[in-house]
Amino acid sequence: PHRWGYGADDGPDTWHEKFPIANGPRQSPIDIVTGEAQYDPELRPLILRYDPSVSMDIINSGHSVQVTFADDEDTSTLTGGPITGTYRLKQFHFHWGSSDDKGSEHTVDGKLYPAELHLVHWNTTYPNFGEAASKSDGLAVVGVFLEIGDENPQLQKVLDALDVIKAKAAQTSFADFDPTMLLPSTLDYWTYDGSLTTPPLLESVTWIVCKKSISASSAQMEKFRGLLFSAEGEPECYMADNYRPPQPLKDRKVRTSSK
Ligand SMILES: C[C@H](CNC(=O)c1ccc(S(N)(=O)=O)cc1)Cn1ccc2ccccc21
Ligand SMILES: [Zn+2]
Repeated sequence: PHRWGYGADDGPDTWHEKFPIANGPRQSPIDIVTGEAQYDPELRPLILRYDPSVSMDIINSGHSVQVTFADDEDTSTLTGGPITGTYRLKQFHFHWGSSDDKGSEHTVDGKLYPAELHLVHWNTTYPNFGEAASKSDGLAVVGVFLEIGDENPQLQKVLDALDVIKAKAAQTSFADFDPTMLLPSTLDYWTYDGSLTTPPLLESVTWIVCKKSISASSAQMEKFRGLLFSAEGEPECYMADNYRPPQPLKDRKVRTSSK
């Protein structure tokens, strides 16, 4: 299994050694240059229908904190937006910084946000996530920026679970969580063809980045930083700066759902 991370000797600048697609034509994240995003009247509103009953557990993956969903039926789905067909929610997770001035993967006109939420969906024309993950239209990830502001009570439910999953591979049940509560009030978005932002960096993601952000207090951001990259019994390494920097846009256009 490929060991990768965000440190000096296993971080984003080294990933191309084991994952040459790191220098591919549709890598993510990117810097979104708002003045160059093209309004596309054919883009439809995002339809996110999430059912809290299928949230399962919360895991310290060693790279992020992830909430997983049962995805054997169309209970939590993404439709509309730039995609055709139905995509099923599999998990959501976050990327954040060691301080509030960085942490997001996508940037907007060069601005970094303190964190970014990713809601990961797979195209149900394929039998499962693993199959979809290798297809050019297999995945759709909705990205939501976190900005420092009022305490976010919905986010707090996720943060309250972190104490028991401090180390890598720790997990605990996390039922009845409705990710709708983590979405911004309006779902205007930018969209472009990209990739997973972590190895294996598969170029199978339709990215849908929300223009509006959600809030988190500085104290809440600090809670993310109490997690560990390291497993039980290993030297403690705090989880922060788990973000890949923006990649070359190459021959791609960013479209926007609103003028
Ligand atoms: C690719 C998969 C591991 N990676 C991801 O699932 C993933 C998802 C989203 C992002 S991001 N940051 O771009 O939103 C990055 C990585 C491994 N894997 C391969 C087959 C497979 C089957 C079931 C579960 C996991 C499986
Ligand atoms: Zn992510």
